[in-house]
Amino acid sequence: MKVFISGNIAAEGINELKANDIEITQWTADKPITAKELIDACQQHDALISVGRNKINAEFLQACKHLKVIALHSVGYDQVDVATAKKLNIPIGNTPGVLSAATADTAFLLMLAVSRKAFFLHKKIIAGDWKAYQPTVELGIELKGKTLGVLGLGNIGIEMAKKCIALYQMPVVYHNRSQNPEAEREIGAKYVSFEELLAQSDVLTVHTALTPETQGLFTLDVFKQMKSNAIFINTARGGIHNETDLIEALQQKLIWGAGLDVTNPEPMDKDNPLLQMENVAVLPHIGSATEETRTAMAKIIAQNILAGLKGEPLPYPVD
Ligand SMILES: NC(=O)c1ccc[n+]([C@@H]2O[C@H](COP(=O)([O-])OP(=O)(O)OC[C@H]3O[C@@H](n4cnc5c(N)ncnc54)[C@H](O)[C@@H]3O)[C@@H](O)[C@H]2O)c1
Ligand SMILES: O=C(O)[C@H](O)CO
Repeated sequence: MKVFISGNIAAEGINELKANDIEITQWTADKPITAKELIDACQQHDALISVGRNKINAEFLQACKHLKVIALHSVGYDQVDVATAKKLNIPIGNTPGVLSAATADTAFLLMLAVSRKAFFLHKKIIAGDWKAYQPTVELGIELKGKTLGVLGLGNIGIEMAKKCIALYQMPVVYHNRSQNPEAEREIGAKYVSFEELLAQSDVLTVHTALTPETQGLFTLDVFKQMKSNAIFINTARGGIHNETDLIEALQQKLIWGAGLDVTNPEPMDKDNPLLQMENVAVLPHIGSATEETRTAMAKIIAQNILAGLKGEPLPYPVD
């Protein structure tokens, strides 16, 4: 059996596949594979490990309907036409759970960095602009006791809420497609409407999937409904906020600051005004990028591939 990997994954996953006599071909160029190159490669293979934002759309799936399994190197699957994959009986696997703690750490890091203007002040030091100590400048805001609003209280949202409760005793409100009574019991989160989430959150952290309902959800009109001291955090997908509107909301001081691990497009242009703003922190989509998490993801991917190649149900299927 032959597996194509459209990037690189942790050695533990590759070793597991090799130990099962799987032949592996990897995309090693330092530019992303094109749609045509991906189809050409997959036509020579039995399975795909999709690294990054390969579009697993109807065109790709029709051209590669012989694939026995596609294993995503992500929990998010907004890049996949799941309905067509189902119709063509191509199982899709993802990596839920194992990346929740690392991604929530990234959301927490961004929240703290924004609240103390850390990235902006770091840049000032590098630029030789460290001014003498002054008690009234470069002031941040404190998080203790502030209200955390979670949009999408799933695996990562719950991890983020737990950290904020443990460190800052933050009361948690959340909005979801449906209520999560178990999480409500576990962390004492209160379910509110989307409008209430906007009105009550001092920190609003986004952890939903990118779907037609969440695409472009955060517009200027939505930012206007948030508190003027609010921090907006997005580690989910850049497509969930409208970047032009976010810039305007920050310029007009409709909200206090923003922390982004995801942007639209990615990579973000180096001249993006967000990168010059003092209450903004941007990271290059490193949510799950720790040694431990990437190893765990690679192991799950190997399990999904091995099951799919045997025609067995995937242990971690996208449903
Ligand atoms: N920055 C990164 O590197 C990184 C890493 C992992 C995941 N992510 C993103 O985070 C997302 C969440 O991951 P997860 O593991 O917590 O997923 P999850 O499925 O456990 O949680 C998602 C939650 O969002 C809710 N939801 C879905 N649509 C909604 C809507 N329209 N309105 C309100 N709530 C809605 C779901 O009910 C669920 O509770 C992923 O889909 C992915 O896009 C990013
Ligand atoms: O969804 C995920 O797991 C991350 O965003 C990596 O793509």
